[in-house]
This record gives sequence, C-alpha cells and structure tokens, in this order.
Amino acid sequence: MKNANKYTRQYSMPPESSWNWVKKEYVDKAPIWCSVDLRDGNQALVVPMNLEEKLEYFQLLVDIGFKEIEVGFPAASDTEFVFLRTLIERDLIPDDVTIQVLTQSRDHIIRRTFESLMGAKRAIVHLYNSTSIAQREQVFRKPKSEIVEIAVSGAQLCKQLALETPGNFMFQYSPESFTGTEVDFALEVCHAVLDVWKPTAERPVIINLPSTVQLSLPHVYASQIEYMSNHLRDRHPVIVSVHPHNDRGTGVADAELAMLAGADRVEGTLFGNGERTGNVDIVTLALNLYSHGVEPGLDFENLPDIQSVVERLTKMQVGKRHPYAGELVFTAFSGSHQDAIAKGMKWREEEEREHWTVPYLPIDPKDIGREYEGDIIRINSQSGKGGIGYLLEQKYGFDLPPRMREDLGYAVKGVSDRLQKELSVDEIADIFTEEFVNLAEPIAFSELKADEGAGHPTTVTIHTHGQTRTIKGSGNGRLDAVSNALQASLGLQYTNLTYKEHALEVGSGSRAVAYISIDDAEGRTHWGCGIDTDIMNASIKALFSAINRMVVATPTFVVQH
Ligand SMILES: CC(=O)SCCNC(=O)CCNC(=O)[C@H](O)C(C)(C)COP(=O)(O)OP(=O)(O)OC[C@H]1O[C@@H](n2cnc3c(N)ncnc32)[C@H](O)[C@@H]1OP(=O)(O)O
Ligand SMILES: CC(C)C(=O)C(=O)O
Repeated sequence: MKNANKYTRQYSMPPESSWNWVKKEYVDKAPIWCSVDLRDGNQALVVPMNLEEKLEYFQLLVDIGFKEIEVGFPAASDTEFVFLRTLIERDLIPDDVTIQVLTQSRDHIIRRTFESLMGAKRAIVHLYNSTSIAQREQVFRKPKSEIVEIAVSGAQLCKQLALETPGNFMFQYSPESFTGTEVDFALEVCHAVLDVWKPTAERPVIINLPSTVQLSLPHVYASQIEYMSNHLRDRHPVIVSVHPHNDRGTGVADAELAMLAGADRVEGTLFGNGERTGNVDIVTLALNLYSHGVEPGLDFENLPDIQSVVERLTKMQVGKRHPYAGELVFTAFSGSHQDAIAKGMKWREEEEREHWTVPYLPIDPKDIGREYEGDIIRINSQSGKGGIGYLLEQKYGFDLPPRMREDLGYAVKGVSDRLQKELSVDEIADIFTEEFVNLAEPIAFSELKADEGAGHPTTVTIHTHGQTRTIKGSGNGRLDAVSNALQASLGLQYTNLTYKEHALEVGSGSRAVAYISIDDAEGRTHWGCGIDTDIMNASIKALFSAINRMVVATPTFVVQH
C-alpha cells in the first residue's frame, strides 16, 4: 500500500485516563437496550422499509423484548411520519415500551418531529448535531462556540415543544461524530445541553456518545467513555449511552469495553444492520453476555426465525460466519474439532452437568433454536472418525467400536475427497452399509443349524463362487463354531476375533447389530458389521462381512473349494 501516509489518526485521547475499566473482568449486567433498526438500520437500506414492513419489524422488536425502540426520523419522509402516526393512532405501542425519535437540531425539523408525536403517551426525543473537527471545518464551517449554539438552541426548542405537546417526553442528546471530537469539547457541548434540560432523578436525560465512524482501537473509545462518564457534572440523573458503528470491525468490542467504562445503555441493531459496515450487533452483544451466564433481557431463543424475518424485511443477508446466527458458526468440519465436540456431548449425556463447557461451542446451539443434527458436525475431507461416528450414532444408532470408526472415517473421507463435496449423514450411512454391513461377496451366509452334542456343533450353509456348500465346525460358542468351520473348510487364516453387539434402537423394528474384527496373517485388521432381527445371525453376518473384507483386500487369496 503506497498511500499509507495519506492517512492519520483522527481521534484524540481524553486529557486523562483512569483506566479503571481495564480492571473489570466482564460485563456483569445487561445494559438498557435500544434498538435503532427502524432508524439507523432503515436509513442504510437500499430501499428503506415501507409502512407494513416497519410495522412488522416493530412487532418483532417488541416480541424480542426491547423496551426502547427508535422508530425513525419522522421529519425525514412521509413513510417515516405515517409510520409513527400509525403506531400511535392504532395504539400499537405496549405500555412498557418507549419509542424514540431522532431529529437534527434544526427548527423546522424539531417542530415536525413534535407534530409526529401528537397523542403519544411517552417518547424519547433524540436531538443531535455533529461536533467533530472534520464536520466543524468541512460541513458547518463554524467555530466551536457556534456548534455549541446549534445544540443549545435545539435543546431549548425541544424543551419548549415538550411543554406544549401532551405526553411524557424524555430527552436524549448525541454529539454526533463524538469519536472525532476532542473529548473535552464533547463534554462542553453535553454540559451546555444538560444546562438547558436540567435532568433530575425523576426525569433523567440520555447522553448518547456515538462512534459515528469508528476511528480508533476499542480501548481508546472506552477511555473516552470513561472520561465522559467520570466528568459529567451531574452524573446521576444522566444515562450514558453508546451507539457504536463498525467501520474497523470492532463495534462489539467498542460496546463491551464502553460498558466496562461506565455506559448504561447501548443502541444497536439486529445482526448489525446499519450505515456502512453497520451498527453494533445487539444479537452478538446479548448472546456474549448470555455465554458468561448473564441474563441479557432479550429473547433470542428462536434466532433462526428472527433472522428470516429480518432478512425478508431488510433484504439483507446474515453472513454464514456471523456470530451466533451464521449458518456455519456452530459447525465443525475439521476432524479434531468434531472429535472433541462429540466427546463433549457424550460427557454431558453421562450425567447432568451444571455448566455448558463443550469444546468449540461457546453456547448450546439449542438455546437459540439451532439443531445439533446438521448444524454442529458436518462431514467433508477435513473430517475425522470422531465426528463421523458421532453422526452415525445420533441419527442411526450405530455405536461403532473406536477402531472401526477409524476405518469408516478413512472410507468416508476418501469419498468426500474424491467427489470434492460435503457428505450428508445419509450418504455416510450408505457408505457404511456398502463397505461394512452384511457383506456377501465372495462368501455369503445362508443358514445356520445348531447340531446336537457338546462343543456347540454347528452346520452352516454358505454360497461361494456360484456354489452352495455346507460346512461344519464346533467351538466354545456358536460364533466360534462358525468361525472354526469357515477357517477349516475355506483355508482362511485369521486371529484375534473381537466382538461387540447392541440393539439398534433407532429406526423401525427391533434389530440387533454386531461388529467383528479379525487380524489377517500379516497383522492387518478387518472390520465387518452384521444386522439382523436375530442376534446370532447378526453376529455371523458380521463375521462374514469381516472375512469378505479380508478376502477382497488380499488379492492372492483363493477360497478353497
Ligand atoms: C449519523 C447519523 O446517522 S445521523 C442521522 C442521519 N439520518 C438521516 O439523515 C436520514 C434522514 N434525513 C433526511 O431525510 C434529511 O436529511 C432531512 C429531511 C432530515 C433534512 O433534509 P435537507 O434539509 O433537505 O437536507 P440535508 O440533511 O442535506 O441538510 C443539510 C443541512 O443541515 C445541516 N445539518 C445537518 N445535520 C444537522 C444537525 N444535526 N443539526 C443542525 N443542522 C444540521 C447541514 O449543516 C446542512 O446545512 P446547510 O443547509 O446550511 O448547508
Ligand atoms: C444520530 C447518531 C446517534 C448516529 O446515528 C450516529 O452517530 O451514528
């Protein structure tokens, strides 16, 4: 980048920093949330929402639990004005919800804003004017004193109109572009406004300190907020609010550090919609609190539904990696992650655990309406036996022995790598069946007859190379007898037979599944699986499967006739 010297840092540190917020470990209570989706979010859309869309969005915000909702900039357009009138006239604002409206500090805009509020029981009137060096020099071309005057005259008019308009009005002031303003000057403007509004405990005032454009690292913003919070003359009746944007990608960090630094209130939007890179994402902030065991006071238990409504109304898409909401954010493709998640989930099943600590999953996806199946473990060529085995167990009930999972893992990864695609759990089950279950080539099991006498004498009917044969054996159990018959009659050589069985509880009918491994003459292990309604038949089919895999893997072997 050859033009780095074109840029310079445009923020200023406060005159002093106490850095007390650094010593706080985490945010221990939810802030007052204010949604600005219908204003800052809406003003940033290619096509702003229409009346019906805004009404639906408003109801969504109410359902989520927002108690303060900035419903628009009523002087901006007819749609904005009519929307507010509709909320008021149709009595759509619940008693415990306060609407907020934004106005520039300009006479006719403030007047129009109060007109729009006629009949409202309660509202926050949010006044702003820009205070940064860049805006003073380039937009307003006014000295500091005249910028203060813009704020003061607007505050005075708001106060006067609030007295003349029926309803209960609270005031909010934003030194817009606060992050590009000398912090002491921002304090001066806020004091001038507070001198007009004179907040009391019964009628507090909100001082909102936006990172209109993010200009610094988050700790600088936090220091600015801390300075303002510590130096506001009469702090108690003032609610310090923040309104972070996301230009540097750290809107969430700005908000979180600002809360540590004294902010009582946060303005933001769902999924971070808003000007340019967006406003701070309240979903992320709330769920970050939740993941620390702090009740966020907003209900995101059905986040996928909320997301689809927001996407439909805003015509914006939530990214696949978006915290908490993105399609892939609870998904592990990579083997070691899957293995740890599968073990973590099993650990939870073993007994009730007080806290959620599953590796790689910061919260339980189910808490926000996500599913485990198809969400947390997905399979491609980066995957491993742990995840593959976990999926087969969850959906189909196969509890494979650990070493068999390894064999299946390689088979599945091989297919995914060759086809260059993700595999569904059904496709994995197909691979498992094709590769390991009830294999009948080149030797097929047909029938078993238990003969009379000691040593479990057994007659087995098999098909091989187009012929049906009857072979006999005995042993210390029925399976051992079949195994001995096969080894003696067909010239097979293997040792170390291992065996595991369980009922297949998933799916229709009661079936048993057996897994068998054998070691061939060269020490290689071959696995097979058998499924049957009869447990003995399941185990014999598992043995045939293992033998058939061994025979196929040993091209030099010839079955004796
Ligand atoms: C950071 C933020 O998101 S702030 C919110 C921004 N949101 C919006 O602007 C959306 C809604 N806005 C609008 O629809 C329009 O801008 C309106 C209706 C409010 C005003 O429209 P207009 O008067 O036609 O145009 P515009 O906004 O460009 O006005 C610019 C004038 O207002 C002045 N101005 C801008 N903001 C403010 C303010 N907060 N207080 C006082 N004056 C202001 C400018 O200096 C400029 O003055 P000039 O006429 O002397 O040059
Ligand atoms: C009006 C203010 C709060 C604003 O939207 C901003 O600064 O981003």
